[in-house]
Amino acid sequence: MAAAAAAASSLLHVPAARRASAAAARSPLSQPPAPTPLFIRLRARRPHRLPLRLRSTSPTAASDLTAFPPPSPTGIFASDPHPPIDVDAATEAELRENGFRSTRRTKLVCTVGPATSSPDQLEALAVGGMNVARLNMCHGDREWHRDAIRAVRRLNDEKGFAVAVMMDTEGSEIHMGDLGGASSVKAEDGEVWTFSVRSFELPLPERTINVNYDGFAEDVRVGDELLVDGGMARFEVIEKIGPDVKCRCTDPGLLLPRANLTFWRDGSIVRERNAMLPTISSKDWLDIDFGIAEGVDFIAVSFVKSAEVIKHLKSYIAARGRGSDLAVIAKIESIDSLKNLEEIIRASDGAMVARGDMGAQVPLEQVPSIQQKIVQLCRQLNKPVIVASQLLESMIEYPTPTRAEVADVSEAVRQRADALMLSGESAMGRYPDKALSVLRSVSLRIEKWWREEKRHEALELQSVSSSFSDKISEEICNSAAKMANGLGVDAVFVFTKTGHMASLLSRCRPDCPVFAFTTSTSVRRRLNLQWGLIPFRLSFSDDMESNLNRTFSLLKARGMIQSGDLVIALSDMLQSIQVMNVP
Ligand SMILES: Nc1ncnc2c1ncn2[C@@H]1O[C@H](COP(=O)(O)OP(=O)(O)O)[C@@H](O)[C@H]1O
Ligand SMILES: C=C(OP(=O)(O)O)C(=O)O
Ligand SMILES: [K+]
Ligand SMILES: [Mg+2]
Repeated sequence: MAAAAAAASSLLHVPAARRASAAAARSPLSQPPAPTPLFIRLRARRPHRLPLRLRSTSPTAASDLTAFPPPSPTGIFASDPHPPIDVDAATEAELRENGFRSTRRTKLVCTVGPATSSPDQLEALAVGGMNVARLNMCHGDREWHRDAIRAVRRLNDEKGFAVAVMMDTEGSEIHMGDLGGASSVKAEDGEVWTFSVRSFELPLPERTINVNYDGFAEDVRVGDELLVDGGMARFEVIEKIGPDVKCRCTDPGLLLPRANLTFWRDGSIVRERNAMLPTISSKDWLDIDFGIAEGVDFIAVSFVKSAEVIKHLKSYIAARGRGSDLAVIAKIESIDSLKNLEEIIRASDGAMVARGDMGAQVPLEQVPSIQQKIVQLCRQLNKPVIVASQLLESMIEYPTPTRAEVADVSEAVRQRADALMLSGESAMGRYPDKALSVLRSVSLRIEKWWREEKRHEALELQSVSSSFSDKISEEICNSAAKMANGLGVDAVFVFTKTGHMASLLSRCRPDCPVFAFTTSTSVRRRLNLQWGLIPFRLSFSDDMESNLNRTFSLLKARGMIQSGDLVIALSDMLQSIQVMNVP
């Protein structure tokens, strides 16, 4: 089946002798690179590009939400424990499927939950284009998460995927308990419910909800409004009896386990002592230790209020030796995070527009403009950004999205967010694979439309570099992206040890994909979150000519490029832009 082919494909091995002779025969350059610090070599210029030679799908197939087939990785060679080049099996299949100029640029994050935690279900998501698997520490215990993380790792090791793992902290906002095991309970209009900080024996007394925050009964007042999940159900506080708060249901709705609770007074959200709760709770610190030990790639911090907490977490991670390969993502979902937005994003390695809780804290009609602002700011500051929550909410239950949901996904793609995220759709929905395939096909279609119409908004990018050498890298990337668009090249190749040059290129959102070659598997997984990057693991030297020749022959052997393709090549090691036809 597809999985076996994927494994074979990702482990393709070109014998060393053949590699060497192929490289020698095709070597476009026998001179060592010029020693000047900055130069541009225009190697060959093709006057006009023909449409791509890899098999490409018809536009109608790509726009058909349900008919678009999952990529079927096609591999050939037997396994090798140390393959010379690694690329994610699903990414490679998508490159073949769409042709590489039209391959998907927007990355996809899937929350793994009960509907998707088995090895087969995870594999189906990976084949379907999941770039990052998210684990929400609000739910499930550590054993459960450990099994899920290890299953993703096994999938990567055995089947040639490069799915990154993101751990999302619970945070210390107020939420309900887990309803004594019930999957949901219905609150009807006028019913009186008890919200209590007491712990109860199971089964829970009728119409009783446990609340996780000890100060709850003291903080709320009679007359306050209590919103479950930002308004999925609504109550009015009518009486306080010690630790118990009696509330009358004013908007009936379904209560889900661990649903978020906010309380409102005179039309504003109440920030009392609950505002003093730490962003990272003691349980979160234990989860973070667990995530570090399990080797997760990203930690997403819920309800960030200030840059300090991000800096603190980053130094904690660095002290544990994971500073360079564990990225911290700030979830922007509270009023406090909006007040300190730029500072928070500067301190983080990326951000998430967490629209679920954000929509419970700011008026809903403000969420779209806040989303656009965060997406643009992240691009300015060169940080990857994820748009999250309710993108395809109806697909938790139905096999096809609403037209409004498709428009919402399109808007996030049009804004050129790095990544889109599924939550309940993939964690506990009935159609996780279909939801993922909708994200994939809508991304492809909208990206293509915007390229064809040349409608991308020109975003004037300000300098983000502090040192002079970083500034040179940044200018090189800006120029390379501009040249790539002007010359209509097929791809930009970047050889990058830390991934930084690759992200500077991604930031420019060029018309062609960026093939990012890096020596480390963890950098490769992290680049999976960034717009337009196709990360490869490859060991390379400081000699660009030999790197290029070797890369060309490996990719040609794999059928991923052809003689005559026009590429621009850059590297961390050499401050140059080379434009060349693949020999
Ligand atoms: N690890 C898990 N174990 C059990 N259920 C989960 C898990 N992860 C997610 N879910 C379910 O999927 C729903 C949607 O996920 P998500 O949006 O991440 O959480 P939340 O609803 O708490 O914001 C959750 O409400 C929960 O019902
Ligand atoms: C992504 C979000 O966070 P969580 O699902 O953890 O509440 C959100 O609130 O949109
Ligand atoms: K969370
Ligand atoms: Mg949230």
